[in-house]
Amino acid sequence: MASILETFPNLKHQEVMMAAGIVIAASFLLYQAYARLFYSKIEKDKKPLPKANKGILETLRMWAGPKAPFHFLEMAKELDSFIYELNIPIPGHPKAVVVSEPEDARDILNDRLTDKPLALYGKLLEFSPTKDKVIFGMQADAEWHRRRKGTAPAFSQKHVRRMTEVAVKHTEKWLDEYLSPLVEKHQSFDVANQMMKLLLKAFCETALEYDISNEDIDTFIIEWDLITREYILKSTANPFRKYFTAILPERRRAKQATHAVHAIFHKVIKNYRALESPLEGTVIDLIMKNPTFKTDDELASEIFAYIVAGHDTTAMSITWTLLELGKHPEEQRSLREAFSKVESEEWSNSELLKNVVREGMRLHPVAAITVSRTIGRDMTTKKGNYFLPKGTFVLLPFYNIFHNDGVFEDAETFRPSRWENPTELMKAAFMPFAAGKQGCIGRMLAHIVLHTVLARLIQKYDFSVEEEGYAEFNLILNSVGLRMKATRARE
Ligand code: HEM
Repeated sequence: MASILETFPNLKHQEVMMAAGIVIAASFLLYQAYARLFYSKIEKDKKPLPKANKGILETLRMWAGPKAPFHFLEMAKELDSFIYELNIPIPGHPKAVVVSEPEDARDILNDRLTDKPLALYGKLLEFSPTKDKVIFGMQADAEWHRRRKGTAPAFSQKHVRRMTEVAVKHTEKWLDEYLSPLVEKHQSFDVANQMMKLLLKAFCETALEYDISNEDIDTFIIEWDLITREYILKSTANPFRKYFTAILPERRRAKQATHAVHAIFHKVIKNYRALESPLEGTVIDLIMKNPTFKTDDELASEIFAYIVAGHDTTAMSITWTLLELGKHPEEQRSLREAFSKVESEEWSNSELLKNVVREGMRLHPVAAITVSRTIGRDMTTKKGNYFLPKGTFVLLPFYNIFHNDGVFEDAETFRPSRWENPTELMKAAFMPFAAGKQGCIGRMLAHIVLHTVLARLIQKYDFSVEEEGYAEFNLILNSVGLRMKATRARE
């Protein structure tokens, strides 16, 4: 941008912006016209996909908005089909289709030729230290494999047990030092914020052998929010923003935010190097010893992936489940009764607790519309018999899949008992950690931490909702403004 303005000093910023916009938009439209013509021949005899009735701009605005998961669900209900085509051109893909029928979504994720569409995941790379590769923004090539295989041993049973013990230690500390005084003063607390802090502290200690300061925790939470707002929400609505960082103050501020969080990742690296005898096989140990990473920025990018994927997903899942428990005191009582019959080590194995967590994650899946794929071969969906040509961009919105009344009776109701006898379709549908080769590497850890932390909170305290707040989608489904009060549970 700066160099264009230097070469043509008479041009104004807005003129350059407009010209660039026109060139890029024209290329999109040309590609789209070509793809439509090409595929219309192949699809002549196939059953047409239901089409969303929103225009390109309206679709973009909806997708980039904080309420996107709800809109995708509304669309499915309006069309009376959980598979439908979106009216939006995605570079490199003949069409964009929402697939939220459980079996088809699972088939797509499990297909070995399926991969991640960089048109969407590439956004995650933009704010990473290297700006090119981060495990969760990569396609499944040889390098991704080396990264994935390199870190996988950190999630073995032995390490997950160790990490869980630290999460329990921090939870007990939080209950004694933070919650207990609030209970005495009858004060409420911001649940999401507290859970993020708790999980970030525990994750840094166990996975990264790093004692993160409270100041860095606050910086991370504030700056990370700014980053996702600019790079995910706003840049989805307007993909041209990245070309105009110099003249967009919010974009410049978000760029500063990336520097602030990158500085934390570099502290993690420095800290590891200063350790006399680092623990073997932790996430940081395996990343630091992996020869795939050549520079500190590459190391920092991978650390970034694990910090981001590892703490707010788990923290938010706990937050959403606590909200439901706050609204259903009878479920809290049943859990406490179940815990009273077994030793504390057994609490997290309680079937009742597992069903509560499943139901919390079903109603409020954090990866609500996060997962998308490019299909690697022509396929026909089981439900509806729709043809999807190779290369189709598919959005797999878990929010739709988990809120499908055809799969989950009375889907909007929090009812943990539905998991006592789940149907095969319910089991196929429930995949909050995704599935297939690029599914969540940390799912075992997340699963155990979720259960152990929640068990400790509920065993000691009764939680009630003071302010419910609202849901906001921004990379993950966030609970914003939820305030709860706790009272000591009767023994
Ligand atoms: C409740 C907690 C969690 C949920 C719901 C969750 C969900 C997911 C989902 C849906 C994906 C697939 C994303 C996609 O394909 O677009 C994913 C990937 C990933 N998750 Fe998790 N996750 C959780 C916790 C964790 C934890 C604790 C860690 C690590 C410490 C972690 C690390 C990762 C990584 C590195 C990937 C990318 C894997 C790859 O591309 O090979 N996640 N997660």
